[in-house]
Amino acid sequence: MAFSEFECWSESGQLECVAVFRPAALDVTSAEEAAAVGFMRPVTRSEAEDAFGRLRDTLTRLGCQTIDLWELLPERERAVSDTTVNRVFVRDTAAVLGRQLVTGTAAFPVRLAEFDVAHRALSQLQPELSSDEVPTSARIEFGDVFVLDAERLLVNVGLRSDARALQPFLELAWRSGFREAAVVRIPESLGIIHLDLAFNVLGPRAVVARAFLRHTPIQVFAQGVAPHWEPFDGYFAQRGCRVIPFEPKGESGFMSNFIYVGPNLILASESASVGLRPLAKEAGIEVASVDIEALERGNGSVRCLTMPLRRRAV
Ligand SMILES: NC(=[NH2+])NCCC[C@H](N)C(=O)O
Repeated sequence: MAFSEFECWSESGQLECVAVFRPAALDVTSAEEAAAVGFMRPVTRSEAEDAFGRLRDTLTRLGCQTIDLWELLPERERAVSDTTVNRVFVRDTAAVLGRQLVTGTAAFPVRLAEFDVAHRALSQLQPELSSDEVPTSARIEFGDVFVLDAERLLVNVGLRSDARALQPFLELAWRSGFREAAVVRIPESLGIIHLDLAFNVLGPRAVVARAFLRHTPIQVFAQGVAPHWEPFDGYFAQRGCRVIPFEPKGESGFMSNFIYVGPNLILASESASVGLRPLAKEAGIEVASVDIEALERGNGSVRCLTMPLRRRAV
C-alpha cells in the first residue's frame, strides 16, 4: 500500500487496509510491571503473539489487508521497539484523516519511544516531506479521534489528549479537508483513557455510546465561526444518526472497541461481541468476533489494535 492510496473519510466505509504492530518481545510478568505500562494484568509474549495471529487472520479472511509496521522498521529501531509492549495499540500513534497521515503524541511517557518508532515505520510508506510543507502532527492520541464522515471529526479531550492541543488540531483538520469538529470531554474521574473505550460508530446511521455520555454536551467547531454547544444525543440525531446507549456488562470492558469492516459487519473481541450483538442488531449490523483476550489485558481491544489506512466509500 503506497501513501498515495491512503484514504479514510469515515469509520464505516469498506475497510481495505489497516496497519497493525506485532507484540513486543517482553512478557509483562507482575502487577507492578502491568501498572508501569498501563496494562490491566500480566501477559506473556507468546499469549500476545497467538492472539495477534488470530486477529490478523480474521482481518485477512474478512478481506482487509494488514501491514505489520514491524516489517517496515529499520534494523536499528527494532531492539528498542521490541521492548515497548504497548506498540500493539498502534491506533493511538497516528491516523489517516481524509488523505492526510497525521501523527500523534504520547501523553503517557512510557509510550513516547513507541510513538516515534511507529511514525518512522509509517514514514517508509510516505514520500519525503519537502521543507515548505507544514508538518502534520498533533498532541493527540488517536484513540480519541473518530472520522464521522467526509466533513466531520469527533475528538475527545481528556486524560490523554490535552485541551491545549485542540486549536492546532482544528487547524490541521481544516487543512485536511474537514469542515466541522465535534469535541467531547469524558470526565477524567472515570479513568477512561480514550474515547474509543466509551463510544464507536456502528455504521453510517448509528453509534454506540456509554450511557453517561448523554450528560456531556458536545462543543461544535467550524472554520471561521464561534463554537456552539449541542446535546450529545441531539448532535448525532441532527445528522441522521441514532445513539444506542450501553453500560459495560460483566466481563467485557471493551464493548465499544470494535472496528467496522463492512458491509454491515463489525469485528469485535469475543468477550465484547456478546453484549454488542443485540445492540448491533438494532442497527442491522452483524458482529464477527475473534479471541484476543490476551491482548485486551493491555487495556485495549480491536479498535486500538488497528489503524485504518484505506477505506472505500460506500
Ligand atoms: N485506543 C485505545 N483505547 N488504546 C488503548 C491503549 C492502552 C495502553 N495500555 C495505554 O495505556 O496507552
